[in-house]
Amino acid sequence: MTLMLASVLSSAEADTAVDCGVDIVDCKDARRGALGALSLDEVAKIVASIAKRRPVSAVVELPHDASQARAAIEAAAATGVDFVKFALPMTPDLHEVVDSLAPLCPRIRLVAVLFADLGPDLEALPLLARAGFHGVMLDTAHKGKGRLLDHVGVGALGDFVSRARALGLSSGLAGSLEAPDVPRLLVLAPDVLGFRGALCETGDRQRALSPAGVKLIREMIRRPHAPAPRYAEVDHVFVRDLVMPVDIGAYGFERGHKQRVRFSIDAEVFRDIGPDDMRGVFSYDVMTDAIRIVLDSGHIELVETMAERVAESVLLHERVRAVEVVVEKLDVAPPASVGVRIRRERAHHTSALHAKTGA
Ligand SMILES: O=C[C@H](O)COP(=O)(O)O
Repeated sequence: MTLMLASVLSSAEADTAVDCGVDIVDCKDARRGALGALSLDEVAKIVASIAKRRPVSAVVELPHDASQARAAIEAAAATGVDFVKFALPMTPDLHEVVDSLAPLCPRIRLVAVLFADLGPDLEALPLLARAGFHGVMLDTAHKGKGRLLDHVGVGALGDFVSRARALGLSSGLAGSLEAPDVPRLLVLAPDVLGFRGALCETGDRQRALSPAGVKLIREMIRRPHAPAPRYAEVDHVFVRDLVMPVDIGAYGFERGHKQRVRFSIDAEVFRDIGPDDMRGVFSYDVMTDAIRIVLDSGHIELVETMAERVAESVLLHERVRAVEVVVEKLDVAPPASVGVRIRRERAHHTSALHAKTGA
């Protein structure tokens, strides 16, 4: 299950976040950049006002000196927060920095933040795991210069999440995320999705938290106890004629180079008739992501395998009741295209999902 983290800068905002159902309250001064720390007094006030209703994290601006860094983390933890987050300095002495923080790990849950727009080095993950860190989060340093997905492709984000999971680290994704990013990232099953800008008035992370913005994102990351949505209409959402260079083929001559493959996907999806926003629809980005994720997984021999994997990935979304996938090779028998068309349906689609059927 993916949890929703909201960055707040006061106890009033923290209360709004909790009232709107946020899972983790993150104390951060968004006016001071990507990872600006609030004063310890302010953090303590937030901890008191949340009063254990939700886990709370606090950002620390890590001094480079090892003993000062440990002292800053200890001071933040003493406010009563559940997690302490800080940017991991990607300096040549990264090993030493991580090792010097290891003694804190049995007592304090540390979360290291890597910046997607500053060339994050995923080789840091095993170091963090070995030192006993609780988690690792990928965020962006330069707000206003692109969303997380502008800097790292969906396949690489999936790799980040799986590597963290394999190492026993909790994984988080953030970075000017907007509502349409949510279904695309939920497929990757990170432990946490973090937000500030999307929750604020006019999408400006320096302005006040907007309850409507928080609720929109909250409803897109549904909680397990949230009532099942009652879908009202079936639409076709499609991607047509997307041509990509692909590492595919069963013959020897098809290995070691890419050939052009054309993809078309048509998904039958349930749509809510309700608010005119991303809550009620299925995004075509999810389908182009499904193709990219499959392509990133390496050489595939058969168009059938490729089509199956794309269909499986699209059907992960509960709004999709059936999907047709066409995969055509363009270079093996020109001018003809050759390939496969498959249609797959959701195995168990409960009738509770169909408002129209009255079930
Ligand atoms: O930890 C999460 C961040 O505060 C995300 O902020 P942002 O959505 O404005 O990039």
